[in-house]
Amino acid sequence: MPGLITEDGANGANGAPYTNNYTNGADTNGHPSDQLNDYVDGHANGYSNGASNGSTREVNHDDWFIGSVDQGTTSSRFIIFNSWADPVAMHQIEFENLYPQSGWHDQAPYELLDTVEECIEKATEKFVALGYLKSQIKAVGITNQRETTICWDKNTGEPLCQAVVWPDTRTKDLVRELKNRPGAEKLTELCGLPLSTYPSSVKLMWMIKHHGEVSKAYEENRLAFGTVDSWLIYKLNGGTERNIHVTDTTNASRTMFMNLHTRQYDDQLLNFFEIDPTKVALPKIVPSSSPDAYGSIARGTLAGVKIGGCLGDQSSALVGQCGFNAGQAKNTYGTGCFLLYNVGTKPVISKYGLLATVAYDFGEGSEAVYALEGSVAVAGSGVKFLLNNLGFERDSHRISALAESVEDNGGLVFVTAFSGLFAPYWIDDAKGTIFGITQHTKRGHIARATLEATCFQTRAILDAMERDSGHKLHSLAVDGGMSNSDLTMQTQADVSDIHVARPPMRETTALGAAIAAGMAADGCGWDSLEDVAEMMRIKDHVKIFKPVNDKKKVARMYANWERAVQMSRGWVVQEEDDGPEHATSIKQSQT
Ligand SMILES: Nc1ncnc2c1ncn2[C@@H]1O[C@H](COP(=O)(O)OP(=O)(O)O)[C@@H](O)[C@H]1O
Ligand SMILES: O=P(O)(O)OC[C@H](O)CO
Repeated sequence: MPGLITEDGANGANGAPYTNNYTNGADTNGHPSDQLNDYVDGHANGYSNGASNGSTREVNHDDWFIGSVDQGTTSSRFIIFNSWADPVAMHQIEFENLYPQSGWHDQAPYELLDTVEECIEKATEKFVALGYLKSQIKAVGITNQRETTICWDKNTGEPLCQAVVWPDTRTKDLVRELKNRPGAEKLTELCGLPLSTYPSSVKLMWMIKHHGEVSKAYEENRLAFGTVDSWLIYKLNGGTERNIHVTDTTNASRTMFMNLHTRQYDDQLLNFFEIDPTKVALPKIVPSSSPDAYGSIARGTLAGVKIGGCLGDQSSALVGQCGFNAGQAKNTYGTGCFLLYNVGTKPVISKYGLLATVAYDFGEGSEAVYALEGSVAVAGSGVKFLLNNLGFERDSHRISALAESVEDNGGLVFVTAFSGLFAPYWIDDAKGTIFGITQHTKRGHIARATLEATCFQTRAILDAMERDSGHKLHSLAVDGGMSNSDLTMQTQADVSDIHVARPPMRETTALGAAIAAGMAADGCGWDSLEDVAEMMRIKDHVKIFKPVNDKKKVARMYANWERAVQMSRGWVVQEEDDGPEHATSIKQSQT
């Protein structure tokens, strides 16, 4: 068969490593996607795409592959992995995030689906162009931004309003009211999450109360609720035709409707949030890897291919990093930043502001594994804010270069509390605040302070994790778009006094879902997590960032950060934001 896959990249045919795999990656403002640059960087860092080191490989039609949909907050992508967990073809599309009012964050449900379907088509075309056969793709996995809430009509399969995205804070007054209700104090023990604007429960409750079409569908028993995984799986299966309405345990653990111990919906939780399950169809909770629960792709180039696995994106990254043992942790720097620490097969309820969540649950024959999680609402979205709102630069990687153009933060601290502050602070009355501006302040200082904000929050999470678990982490596996910034990773190592380990292949989120799907598919060698871990052990080229900074300087910087956090409290007052209380309609976003 035609074509050789070279170690230089996926693309021996034109000799341009990876670039052909990223041809359409365009930012919303028309610039080449960051990921194009990121991936080429990753390659230059020593990542090799082949099955073994230093050789060329012939296309072999006995090889098997797994596809993975990664539907993130900033972009959708589809990556096809070979049996060595190396990506061989990929397509990524950035889509529009909508901010119709201060504190509101919407996405169009069909844009999420359409970009996913287009990525599947284009990546598969690239795969076939390399000489492979579509039939070599044995299964597809799904991973997704979590908590984002979608309502649709179960009779028609049509969305009823825009998706309310996870960092949205329109529910803050509702949350304040709920905190005073009897039973509020028991919620975290039951479901692992603190009551805040973050989970799906308050988003759904708000949509039922304030969006006419959702309320009407609820009263008429036509309402279907889902997070992004459920919406995509339902639609990829053809919607009402097969009516596959499911979610995996990891995604369900982010709704506040699921009991963390039984991993099923809990009436106490549903009652607390006034959700009557006879009026709204909730997705069935199924294991993250399953040969039959997720159906198959109904149309398009991969019609008939089984969907074998599904994981919320942060769980997926933990699996992709092979964090299978209690005590292992990973931190993913995407739109937000999420540190997951594997605590084993019993959930640990945090006393210090972290979340308890399902790490992964591979169903029959294996126990569910839990994690402590530290969630930071703003990471890469702070970088995007500098690009899109302040016009600092054109591409994310340039923000890192801009930050490097100054020696330090020049006395600036940027509390990037665009959605209040999440873990471990849970401050809902803060908004983004920059302290320390003088005539000396340059754009470089603001860029640097933006990157540092994520590192400081990660440090606060690591401190909380140490207190909850009694163990100090010495090494942190990282991934996600913002982990491409060497400056950020070095700052993280310095600020947290920890070794930061960055793998050359940073598509670990997509890889996790591919592993879940591969384990459910016939004819694949990934039969167990041990097999996968063994295969990954032989890979190398992890880049380690070691702490080098002067400890006194770090202590001063961190003390300033903590002072700034305290000073950012209380900006939001109840009467503020008395804007119109209705979710954005689909029509509004189409005009
Ligand atoms: N070199 C870089 N320096 C800083 N931020 C970056 C860099 N490359 C990408 N990012 C940021 O990473 C985010 C995208 O990361 P990704 O993991 O794809 O996110 P998501 O899964 O949330 O869609 C964007 O917000 C982007 O601004
Ligand atoms: O889009 P990401 O990668 O920042 O992930 C979003 C999280 O799943 C939200 O909980």
